[in-house]
Amino acid sequence: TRAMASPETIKKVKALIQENNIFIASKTYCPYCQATLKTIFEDKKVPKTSALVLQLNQMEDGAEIQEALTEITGQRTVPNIFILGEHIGGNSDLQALEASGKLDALLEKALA
Ligand SMILES: N[C@@H](CCC(=O)N[C@@H](CS)C(=O)NCC(=O)O)C(=O)O
Repeated sequence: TRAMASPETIKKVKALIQENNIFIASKTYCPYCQATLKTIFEDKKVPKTSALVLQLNQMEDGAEIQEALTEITGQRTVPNIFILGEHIGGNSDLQALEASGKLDALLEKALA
């Protein structure tokens, strides 16, 4: 069973989302995460320094951060993506944004 995230962790995660125009919670072995990171950093050429990527499976408090993200967004899976503090969703949501032609403008705004 998963423990609830502590109020401190929820506060910390919300701050990270607000402080980073692009925030991605990821796991190194997750193919959907790899697709998202390829889109953002290779296809869209977002500078690595312009985004915060948390590899939850390599962090001591990764499971608790994932639980906090679930409580904040209702989404349990990774990648869990935010742009300009707005919850985008997972990789399929990111790719849908790209397919609809709306991702470029959003990223431009996030990098401005
Ligand atoms: N439709 C989702 C699929 C994401 C997904 O299934 N991620 C898996 C890892 S590859 C996951 O988060 N599983 C639960 C977990 O790792 O806790 C997306 O496009 O992002």
